[in-house]
Amino acid sequence: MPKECRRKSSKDFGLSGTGINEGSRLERRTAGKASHTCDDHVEKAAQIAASSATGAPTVMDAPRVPQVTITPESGGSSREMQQEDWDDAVDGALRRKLSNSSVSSTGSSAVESEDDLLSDNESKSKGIITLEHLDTVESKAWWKLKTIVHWPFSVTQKRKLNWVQLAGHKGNFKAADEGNILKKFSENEMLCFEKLRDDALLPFVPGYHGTLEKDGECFLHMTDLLVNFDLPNVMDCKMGVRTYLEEELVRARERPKPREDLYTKMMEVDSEGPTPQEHSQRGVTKPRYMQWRETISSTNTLGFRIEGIKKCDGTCRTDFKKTRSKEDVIQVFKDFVGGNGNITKCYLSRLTEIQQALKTSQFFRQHEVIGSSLLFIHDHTSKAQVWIIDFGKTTALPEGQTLSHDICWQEGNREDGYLWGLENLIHTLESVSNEVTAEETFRSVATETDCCQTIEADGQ
Ligand SMILES: Nc1ncnc2c1ncn2[C@@H]1O[C@H](COP(=O)(O)OP(=O)(O)OP(=O)(O)O)[C@@H](O)[C@H]1O
Ligand SMILES: O=P(O)(O)O[C@@H]1[C@H](O)[C@H](O)[C@@H](OP(=O)(O)O)[C@H](OP(=O)(O)O)[C@H]1O
Repeated sequence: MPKECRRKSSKDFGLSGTGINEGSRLERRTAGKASHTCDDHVEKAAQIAASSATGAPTVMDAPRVPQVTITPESGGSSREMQQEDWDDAVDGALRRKLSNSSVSSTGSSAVESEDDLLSDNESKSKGIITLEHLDTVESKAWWKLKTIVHWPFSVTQKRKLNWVQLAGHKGNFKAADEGNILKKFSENEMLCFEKLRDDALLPFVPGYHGTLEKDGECFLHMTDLLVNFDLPNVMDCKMGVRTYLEEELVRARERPKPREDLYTKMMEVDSEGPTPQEHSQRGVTKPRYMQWRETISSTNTLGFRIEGIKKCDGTCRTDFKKTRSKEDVIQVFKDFVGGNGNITKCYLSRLTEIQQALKTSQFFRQHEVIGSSLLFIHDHTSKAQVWIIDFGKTTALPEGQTLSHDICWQEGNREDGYLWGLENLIHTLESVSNEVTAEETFRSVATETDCCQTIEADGQ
């Protein structure tokens, strides 16, 4: 089963009346048994916002965990929306007509453990993909929408958008109206975006335009960060020293579920990776695989790792699993910026801004940030930006608890090493900048020398 099947969607969201504070285990067990739609999610987010405004606790009492999702592998079929599918706008927000397609039959699987939900290699996205881009029919109405809307597009207006997805799994993204994309709904991520609305990190995360339902499937509607670039170069760096939640570790200990797909992925990289026991069972548990990934890459040693790169010439690489040493990472970055000192400096200054914002961010203090990436984008105009993306596994801490993000992780302290990783990332780019500047200086001196020699030669 592909990874997108682990994301909780409107189709299988087993929300009970007590809402967000309930344990994930219960949510998993009830997954798919109730008919909940985007409205429910949005309502919950509104409750959080309201409780925040009244000073009531805004974060969950218990640690939040990755959510389980059962969705169709295809990501849901689309149909042409009719005007009558729309409900009237009330106070600027649209009420959604209850759809008969809000619950998927695939959403009714009884899910006991995250490790039951296997993904496979084929489901992993590997770069440039074509998203269906749909222009709005009712663009005016569209822009008024703040929270939940019906799909306001006509199939007849389809056009293709070449887009790059450097990490994650196939089918997680769809094109939306111009300049925006849709990402499969996850509760964690929605809650994060809602909380980020009032946070110091807001300028560094993609614009979030609420949830959107299409054919009973729920999506997060956000800005496409690539839109203002001309043939962008893109790099995804996964941040932190740990890429799995403590909860996943506990669960794997309680109910170890060796996964053959992870064993196969491990074997593809290193046939000596699996232990004799893992070889004999032809299976590896998720945390064990994730820890192994962290060890062979720079996650453990530098607090970040390169996941993928797409260059403006159309080439795309996601084979960085063993890119581990500082020197190798510097080399990859240098190649990514094409030896361009200006772009490197732009990236450095943006990273420093992000670092400052993280240090003042209340959201950051109160969340364990796992699996989030920094997305680097630049083009030939020397425009260069860095964005914080992917909050699918970013989890609120219990009320009153905070993290420092730059101390060692020990099971139980939930530290993620994000700031330490960022510090190392900044050092990496500083090294790139120094090397690039030295090379530029060398080149200009060499050119001057050449000129002098030419002049001397001419003068003779
Ligand atoms: N707002 C955005 N604008 C442009 N590209 C994006 C945006 N969000 C994500 N991407 C692209 O999609 C890729 C995957 O994004 P993201 O990490 O959010 O997905 P995911 O499925 O949650 O990944 P994972 O499974 O690793 O957690 C990124 O590497 C990037 O290439
Ligand atoms: O990069 P790789 O080597 O392909 O390994 C995947 C990667 O670590 C993803 O981050 C992880 O998803 P999450 O971060 O969402 O846990 C996924 O788990 P999955 O197979 O359970 O989807 C792994 O298989």
